[in-house]
Amino acid sequence: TLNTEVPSPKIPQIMTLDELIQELHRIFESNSVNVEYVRDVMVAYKSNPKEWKQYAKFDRHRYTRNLVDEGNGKFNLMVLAWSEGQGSSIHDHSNCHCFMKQLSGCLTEVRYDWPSENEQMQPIGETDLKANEVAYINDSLGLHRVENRSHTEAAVSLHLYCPPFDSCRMFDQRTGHQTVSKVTFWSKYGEKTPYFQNITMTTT
Ligand SMILES: O=C(O)CCSS
Ligand SMILES: [Fe+2]
Repeated sequence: TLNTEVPSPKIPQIMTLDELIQELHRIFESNSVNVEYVRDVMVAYKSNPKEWKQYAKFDRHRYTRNLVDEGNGKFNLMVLAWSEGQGSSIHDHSNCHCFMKQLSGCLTEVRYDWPSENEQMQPIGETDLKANEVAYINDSLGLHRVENRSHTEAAVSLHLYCPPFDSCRMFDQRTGHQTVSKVTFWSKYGEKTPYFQNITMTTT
């Protein structure tokens, strides 16, 4: 469980992506993890494109999810690549914690409350993520969609999900209707995943 009892040791200042991953592995060795400390560590990593560009694969049709590290099964760390105008649907986070860090470009996060049946979903707030900032969400805080509204600049973000999940709920903004959909990886550890692994399951 992630809670605040665990003391926050001093944050390492200069960190490479590999050092961030090592620190996350260390943090998640224990069963109780301090959400604020995880967020501070994610903020402390200063984005260096040389370290993550191998994961930032862009697809004409939709944003891509690229697995960086499986966190000993405790978390998934992934790089998401958003071409201009690409965005996610409104979705939840399967009772997991979600940390999203802006590595390059600018993403807008639009938040929504959980809808009641057959109701148009209204945004309850939106935030532009600036370089190196980290947004945090979990289902008790609501739902969100994330989009790259720029017409001129692609965006790249670093996502930490703990525990890892392979499906989530997606919501139709007009009706509040939800479907469960598997989430897939466009690449893993810098290698494109074979096509057959990318056939997303039909929504149930
Ligand atoms: O993991 C996803 O595809 C949602 C990105 S916004 S947290
Ligand atoms: Fe999300």
